[in-house]
Amino acid sequence: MNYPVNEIFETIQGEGAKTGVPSVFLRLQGCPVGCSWCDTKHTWEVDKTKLTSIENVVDVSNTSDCWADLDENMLLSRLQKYSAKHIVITGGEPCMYDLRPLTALLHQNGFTTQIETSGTFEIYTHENTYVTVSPKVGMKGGYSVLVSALNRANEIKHPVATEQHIRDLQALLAKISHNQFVEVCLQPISQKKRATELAIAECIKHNWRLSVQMHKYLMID
Ligand SMILES: C[S@@+](CC[C@H](N)C(=O)[O-])C[C@H]1O[C@@H](n2cnc3c(N)ncnc32)[C@H](O)[C@@H]1O
Ligand SMILES: Nc1nc2[nH]cc(C(=O)O)c2c(=O)[nH]1
Ligand code: SF4
Ligand SMILES: [Mg+2]
Repeated sequence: MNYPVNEIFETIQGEGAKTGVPSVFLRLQGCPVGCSWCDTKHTWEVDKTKLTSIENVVDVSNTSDCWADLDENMLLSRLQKYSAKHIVITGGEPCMYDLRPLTALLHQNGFTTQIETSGTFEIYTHENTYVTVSPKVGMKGGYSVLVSALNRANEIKHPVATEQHIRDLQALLAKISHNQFVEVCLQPISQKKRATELAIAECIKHNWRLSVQMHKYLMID
């Protein structure tokens, strides 16, 4: 199966409970959700005139909206060139695509996988994929599959800027109270001071984890 690939680069996972894990990021093109504060707006449109070759999407981390059309075998041979054995599939919204052919091949070849998703599409991935759901309450792109995504989640990484975001998260957690192993993280939106202070206080209050987008503080990809 072919995937529209915006970029592939090796770095350290900067978000969530796996912060610090050496990882290769595979960023897919396309997302209809439209978060106003999204830090990857260049991935939203899959514009057919922006189709490019693999060389232009490998080892880059920039704001280009070009993408290469690559199948799982081409991706595997490319990913095998890196040291990191943890592959983070993000976007854009990776769950617009069926991730089973790709993640199955990666697990067969000794990789671990993680996906970063908004929970607005049904999740099709390998059973051992570590699933990070970052809910987008009130955004276009909807809400309908979010509860099933949250039940599949290994980690819920909730973006926060206001008290309303905390109430939204609590309402979601009440719907999945039987998913008792899920890690809950708060991620301050855009490193804002007030958002960060709120997240610290709420993490302490509820025994949640803080996720500060470490890569932005370190100024790495
Ligand atoms: C760019 S998104 C791509 C994956 C998927 N569309 C999603 O939203 O989970 C990756 C992660 O970055 C988070 N994110 C995006 N922009 C952010 C920002 N300005 N501040 C904090 N987190 C942000 C998202 O909530 C998500 O957890
Ligand atoms: N270092 C690093 N960690 C990340 N964790 C999630 C990211 C993403 O954009 O999905 C990301 C990213 O872009 N860079
Ligand atoms: S769902 Fe993810 S990629 Fe899409 S707009 Fe929101 S943060 Fe950006
Ligand atoms: Mg990012």
